[in-house]
Amino acid sequence: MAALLKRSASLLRAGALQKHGVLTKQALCLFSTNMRMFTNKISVEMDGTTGVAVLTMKSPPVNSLSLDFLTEFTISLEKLEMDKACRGVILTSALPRVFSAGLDITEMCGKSAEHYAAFWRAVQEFWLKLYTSNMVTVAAINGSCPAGGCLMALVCDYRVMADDPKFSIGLNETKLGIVAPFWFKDTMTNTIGNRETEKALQLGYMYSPADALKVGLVDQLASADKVETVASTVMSEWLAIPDHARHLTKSMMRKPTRDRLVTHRDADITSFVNFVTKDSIQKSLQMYLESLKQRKR
Ligand SMILES: CC/C=C\C/C=C\C/C=C\CCC/C=C/C(=O)SCCNC(=O)CCNC(=O)[C@H](O)C(C)(C)COP(=O)(O)OP(=O)(O)OC[C@H]1O[C@@H](n2cnc3c(N)ncnc32)[C@H](O)[C@@H]1OP(=O)(O)O
Repeated sequence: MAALLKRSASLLRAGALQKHGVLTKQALCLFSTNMRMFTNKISVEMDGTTGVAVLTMKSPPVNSLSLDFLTEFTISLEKLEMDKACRGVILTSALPRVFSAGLDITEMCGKSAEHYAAFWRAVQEFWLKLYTSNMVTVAAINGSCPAGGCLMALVCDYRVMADDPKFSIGLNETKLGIVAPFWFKDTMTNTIGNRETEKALQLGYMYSPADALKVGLVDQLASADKVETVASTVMSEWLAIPDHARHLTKSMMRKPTRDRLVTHRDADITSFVNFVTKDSIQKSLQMYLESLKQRKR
């Protein structure tokens, strides 16, 4: 600690950590310590020197986004958001081969309407918090990433994906007999454009890493063992920009999409509940879950 304070003091004297006579957030980071947070499904490690947190999903077998997972994720993100020392977060997975399998299908099967409404509100909250985060968000996609997993990556500021043809990424909802809601669609359109999204969504297309790079669904590929290192390098480039200017720009870009969901939030929940409670949709989801289980046999 003494060494850290000494280093900060000498940097301050040299003016390296001041802008217009005001301490930068970077300077304040030097005074903060490393921080670790663990929940059942998520671990967060914050490096007080760089101001970068790594949020690792660790919910076997596939990091599916259950109600519990979404709640833990959103709380962890809120804590980082409130920590003035934290300027960026890298999302990654502790599981081999899977980043996230998307929404937990068991949350959408055989439950009450009240449960579906609570689940969908949690999905919306998760999207809103991540989409509007003040922090720089980088997805280090070290495995497959269908549907809600892809959505999570898409709301980040930058995506680095493992260059392994066994992995794939996309919004595959139609393949389950369900429909990506308008804000999933908006998020994808904002990233890869209208025509590519129209094809991708109708076909429930899962892109290989190389194809995902080609259409701009991910920003960069890296060998599987380097994904997090590359994500850290990208993060430092983004953190070289003054926070307030970067963040105001991000808000300006994202506000219309965010506002659309906020305005229609309750209607969107009603629409989800009406949709998912249909017998035909329940049947499709049950069959899909069963097919996942059968694949192993
Ligand atoms: C006009 C509009 C009108 C209305 C619209 C209104 C509202 C919209 C309505 C609905 C919108 C819903 C949006 C949904 C979004 C989603 O995210 S749905 C989830 C989609 N996810 C998937 O399709 C992924 C399926 N999984 C896989 O492909 C693979 O599991 C994997 C590639 C991720 C990993 O492969 P493996 O490592 O080989 O693992 P296994 O396949 O053996 O799986 C292990 C284990 O996990 C279970 N599982 C897998 N995925 C899920 C999941 N998403 N949810 C729950 N459980 C999952 C799988 O069954 C295995 O279970 P066991 O056999 O071990 O019991």
